[in-house]
Amino acid sequence: MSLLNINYLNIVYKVKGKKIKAVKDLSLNIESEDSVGIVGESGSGKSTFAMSILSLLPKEITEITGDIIFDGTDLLKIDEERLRQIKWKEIAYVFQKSMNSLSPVHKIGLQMNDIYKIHEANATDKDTKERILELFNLVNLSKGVYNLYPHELSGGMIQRVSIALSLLHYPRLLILDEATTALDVVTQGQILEEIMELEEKLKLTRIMITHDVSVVSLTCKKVAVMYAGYLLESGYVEDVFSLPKHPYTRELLNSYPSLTGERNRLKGIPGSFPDLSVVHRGCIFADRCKDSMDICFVREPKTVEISNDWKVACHLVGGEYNG
Ligand SMILES: Nc1ncnc2c1ncn2[C@@H]1O[C@H](COP(=O)(O)OP(=O)(O)OP(=O)(O)O)[C@@H](O)[C@H]1O
Repeated sequence: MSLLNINYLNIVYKVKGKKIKAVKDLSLNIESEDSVGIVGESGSGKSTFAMSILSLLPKEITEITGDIIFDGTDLLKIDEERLRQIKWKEIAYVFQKSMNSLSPVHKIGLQMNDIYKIHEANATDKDTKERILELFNLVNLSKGVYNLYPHELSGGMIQRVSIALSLLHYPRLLILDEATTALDVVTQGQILEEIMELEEKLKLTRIMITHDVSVVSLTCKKVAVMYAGYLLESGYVEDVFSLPKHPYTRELLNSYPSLTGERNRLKGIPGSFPDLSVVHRGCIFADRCKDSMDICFVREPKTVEISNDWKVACHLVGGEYNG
């Protein structure tokens, strides 16, 4: 069942007289209980896309068109009050630095208690504490954390608290935006394992924003590859990562250490990232693409579904250039 359906999403930042096209004609369907990794280089629009789902972008400077349909409701067309009901309760967002939003001078438990009561005003202190401790248990935090201040926690504990916080109201959709990126590899691995277990238990749907393809490969069912605002390839991880169709996906995978432990030399992608405030013709990746043809510089490729949910926007796999 489709939980989140995004159609022709366009997001423009208007700054200093320029229009930065951060997301361009993005369409993506996320099924209930999917785990979808959104990958791409820095500046590809991953966070802009994810933040638009909960209207977290600065309104004064953003222009958004398209549909973001969550369980039948277009999130771009609802009022503040309806959005407030959906935040935390239906959709929760964990940032890399989520804890920055917590006060340094109050204990973790007390702050979580207050956040819980925003949506559950009638909950007793006892019930609320029980719920918080139950979540601590799920994310492998000891009960003692309830009485600690944020500065008394390690980076891993802080992200565990953030995840516990995001689950307070049993949301259906969890968005993790580089939520484990700053952690050491061991702690990151542990937290990702915990998240996957939680997902099973709580029937969660997860969107995972990351620049790390290995994190997607290890923890997600599906992947969406973004470049300069465009969704270039999406589908099941086992398809896209074993036989990538888009030259950019291939470059992205090549630029990471082999997931199977083979020692490949790390390579950057030649060429430079496009200026998103300039109008482009043709495929956005054409300048850097080893396989580009004349048509790529002239016409924007259509997105083609090549098999079960596997979609690619590239002239090499679409229309008359079917290869
Ligand atoms: N508040 C903002 N004002 C103006 N431009 C912005 C703003 N936020 C993002 N951008 C621009 O939008 C584009 C997409 O940025 P975004 O942060 O969404 O990419 P990203 O893929 O999440 O990158 P990163 O991994 O570095 O966070 C970039 O060109 C960025 O400079």
